[in-house]
Amino acid sequence: MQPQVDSLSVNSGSSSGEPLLEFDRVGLEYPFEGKMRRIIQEVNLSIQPGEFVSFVGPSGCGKTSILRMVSGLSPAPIGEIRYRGTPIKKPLRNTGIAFQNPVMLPWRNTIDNVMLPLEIVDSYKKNYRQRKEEYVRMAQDLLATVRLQDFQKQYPWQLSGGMRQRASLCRSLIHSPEILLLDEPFGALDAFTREEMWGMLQNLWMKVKCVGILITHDLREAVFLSDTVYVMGARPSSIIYEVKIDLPRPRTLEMELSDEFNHYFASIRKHIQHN
Ligand SMILES: Nc1ncnc2c1ncn2[C@@H]1O[C@H](COP(=O)(O)OP(=O)(O)OP(=O)(O)O)[C@@H](O)[C@H]1O
Repeated sequence: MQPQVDSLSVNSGSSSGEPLLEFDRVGLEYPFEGKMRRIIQEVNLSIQPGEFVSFVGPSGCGKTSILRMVSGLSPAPIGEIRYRGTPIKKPLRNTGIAFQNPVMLPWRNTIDNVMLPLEIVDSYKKNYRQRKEEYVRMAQDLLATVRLQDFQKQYPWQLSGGMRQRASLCRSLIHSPEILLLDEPFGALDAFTREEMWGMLQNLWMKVKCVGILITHDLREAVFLSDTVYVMGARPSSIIYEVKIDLPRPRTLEMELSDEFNHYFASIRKHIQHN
């Protein structure tokens, strides 16, 4: 099935050139009560370098599974997802991941938690000792972007849930990944903190200039952050609606009150189905 595309809008991201990711007839099924059950019927789309996209849709339609397939942790069993033209068959190296409940190492303070990937990712690890001062400055810069510059030495238990999530976003971006995977990262936060986080995530993403792929149930969050929002239908799902969000960046919370923003929200809301 071809998704309905909102043709009134123009993508603010670059839509020409080589895509970073291509979904080519991607399907998914899992065993269920002795038979295979189709979860995703077929998804076809491409994501440009630096684009921020969101997937929304009913519970169980396969949104988190999409992230797992892109990460390479569970490669697409039907069809393929290509990264720079090559099918993803094993875990991609240059990704950053943030989940709803950030896991920080309790024995490390905030800045040491943020710097953790630099001790693990090969290209940073090999120069860790020589370049440590530079790495510290990189971490401090990211922490300042999310207003945690005064909390570098605090331990995770000394931070609020929102602060831990901010630190975790910095950690997922410190190694300059090409792809940032976000699975309901703000799902556990209260509404005000959530909205504050949108702006901070936007600032981080604009700094790192990576592809962002967000899974969310919050349609306003999807509009605020995305260049493109994909709406998945009920199981077995496909993309039933796609909309380019043509709001200028950086976006502000005031924009949420605009007619344009509400038009996007309403057009997406109208297409949400139930499983
Ligand atoms: N490893 C698995 N084995 C069997 N079924 C699975 C497995 N992982 C996911 N599923 C099923 O696949 C479907 C899609 O799961 P997924 O977590 O991707 O959905 P989702 O859209 O992210 O849901 P939600 O919005 O509730 O988080 C669900 O019905 C789930 O039960």
